[in-house]
Formats: sequence, structure tokens, C-alpha cells
Amino acid sequence: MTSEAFFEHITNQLVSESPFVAYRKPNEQEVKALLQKNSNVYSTSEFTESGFVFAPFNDKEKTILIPLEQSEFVSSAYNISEENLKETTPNDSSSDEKQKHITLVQKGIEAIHKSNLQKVVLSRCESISSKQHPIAIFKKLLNTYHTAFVYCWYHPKIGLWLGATPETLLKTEGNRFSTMALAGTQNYSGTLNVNWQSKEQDEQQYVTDFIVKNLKASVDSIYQSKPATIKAGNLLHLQTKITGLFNKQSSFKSVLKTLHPTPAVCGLPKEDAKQFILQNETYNREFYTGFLGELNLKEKSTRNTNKRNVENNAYATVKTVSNLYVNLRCMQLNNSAATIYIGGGITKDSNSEEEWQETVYKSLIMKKVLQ
Ligand SMILES: C=C(O[C@@H]1C=C(C(=O)O)C=C[C@H]1O)C(=O)O
Repeated sequence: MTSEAFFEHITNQLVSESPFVAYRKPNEQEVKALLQKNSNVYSTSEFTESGFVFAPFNDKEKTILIPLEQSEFVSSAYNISEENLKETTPNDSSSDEKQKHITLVQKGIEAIHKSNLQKVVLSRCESISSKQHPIAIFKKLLNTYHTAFVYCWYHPKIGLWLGATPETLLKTEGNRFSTMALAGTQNYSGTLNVNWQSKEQDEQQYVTDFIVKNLKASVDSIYQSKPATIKAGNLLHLQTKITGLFNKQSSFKSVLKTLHPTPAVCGLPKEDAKQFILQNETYNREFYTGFLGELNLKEKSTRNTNKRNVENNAYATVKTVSNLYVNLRCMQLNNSAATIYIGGGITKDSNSEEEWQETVYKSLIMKKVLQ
């Protein structure tokens, strides 16, 4: 379908208060959408269905599903248009907000010194007034963040969320999987050739070690790359790619339970960090730092590059694929305000003022498309 028809479909869905998700995967040209044909709230706990999942941070709460079989699937090529958005500059006006976050971070550092806690990811939310149409914001996200997973998710009984996340939770194709450990943040200033302090190297290594160690029981093989610097909007992060093959005994549900929430968005030990977050952050993260994406979709495999086989469709195989991302760099829209969510990893070496600044820089990713 044409791009105009695509955006008309999702706009109509929003106007008629019907659930949908529209998204574009990192570095892809195609925008896709699942338009639910009723307004039921479907959820999944087994992760065996096909569709699009939207999971909260707290896994005691429901994971919402837009089921493929209850939806119309539409897609279109999307040509990026130049946005010429102004670089947003941080404003330090909200001193109450700042003091509150600094107090929270200091409490986190203290808990790390006094207990078993090694790392905890602490976050806050910020409300920004915005009169823009949600679909206009979605287009700005598509135009601005090509390497991110960009989405607009809506359910009349749950809410309207948009985001552009740099973090993959889990990609699977048959028994092949890939994931990543993403942590450590600094501002991009024109080069990827930067130094990382030991605080950042350590907190990123915790994430890699956690993923590799906890996936061991579910894999036949696992490989990790060297940490590399990647750019996400105005920020740089340290990233390790982790790939491998799941074994026959593994189940998607148990792998997700193992991975989510990773120490990139929660902390270590996982349960202690989660309890600290739930007890000390003074707001509900809801779907921020949860995960979202395609679940068990059927795709024709194009892996075989042997020409004769490609020409002969009898050799084409259909694989089950899932593409899940961590819900970071996101916002929730209601009426005339956007709530944006931002956080960062705290370790024994954290400095509370610098951690505040990190959330300020992270907030610019969403603020840029809200101006
Ligand atoms: C929690 C966030 O980001 C996470 C925390 C990071 C860090 O502490 O350096 C970096 C990337 C993400 O894994 C966020 O963007 O809100």
C-alpha cells in the first residue's frame, strides 16, 4: 500500500479508538502495522501466540498482545523526509525534579555500599506539554531515528505510547537467537572514538555476564562480540552482541523470564534491584523498560544464497521469527501532554549529579520530536 494509505489506516484506527501498533525495525525501510479488529484487551503469559507483545517492567502485571489472528496486517515502504529539527538544549529549570532524582540516586549508592546490591537502574518521568498529533510525532521519530526500533502503540483501555529504542531484548529465527548487552552512556560529540571510564565498562560487563551466564542452560552454543561504541541519537553506548543457538529443551517463555528485566534496565542481583526500584522510585514505570515487538511471526527464509535454490521455491523454508526490543527512549501521550521516561545505571562509583545530567541528555531524544 502507499505510504499515504498506511498513515490514513492508522489515523482512522486512532480516531475510532481501536487498538493498533505501527512500527519500523532498525535500519529498515518498511513501516508495518497490526490493526486490531475489536477493542478487547488480549494478554499472553505463554508467549506461544502470534502477534505483537507489549510487556510492562513489572512481570507481575499483564503482557498485552495484539493477536495476528484478530488483526489486519498492513505495510508500506517509508521514505524518510528531512526534518531539520533543532537540537534541543537541556534546561535545568526543574530544580525540584533534580533534587528528587539526586536523592534517589544517593539512596541507591548507599544501598549498594550497605547490601548485596551491585547495580540498580534508577529512573524518573517528566511531563512536557505537546499539542502535536500523535501520528505527526510518530513520523518525526521515523525521520529522525533510523537505527532505532520506532513505534506507536495504542489501546483505548491502556494508553498511547511512542518510542525509538536502541536496545534489542531478543531476536529469534527458528533456534537461532541474538541479543545485546547495552549500557554506559556519554554524549556524542562528533566521533565514535571515545574513552570509557571503568564505571561504565564495569556496568556494561555486568549486563554481558548476566546474559551469558543465565542463558547457558538454554543454549547449544553462545558467542559474544567485543564491546563496541554505538551511537543512539545524541548519545553513545557500549554494546556487546550475543548470538547463538537455543537447545531443544529451551522454551521462549523461560528464556524471556531469564532475560527480562536485564541489568541494563533493572540491576543486579535482579530481584534485589527490582524490589529497590519498586519501593523507591516514586512513580510507576508501567511499560517503560518493559519490552515490545513481533512475536512468532512466520517469515520465508532468504538465508540460502545458492542461486539455483533461490530460483526454485521448493527449497524456500518458513521460519518462526520474533523481534523484541526493550522499551527505552519512549513517551506516553495523553490529551495535551507527553510523559517521557528516562533512567540510568547506578553502581558504587556513581556520582549523583552526573547521573542527573545523564537523564537530562537522554530526555532530549524524545524532547527533540516534541518541539
Ligand atoms: C535506562 C535507560 O537506558 C539504559 C541505561 C544505560 C546506562 O545506564 O548507561 C544505557 C542504556 C540503557 O540500557 C534509559 O534510556 O532510560
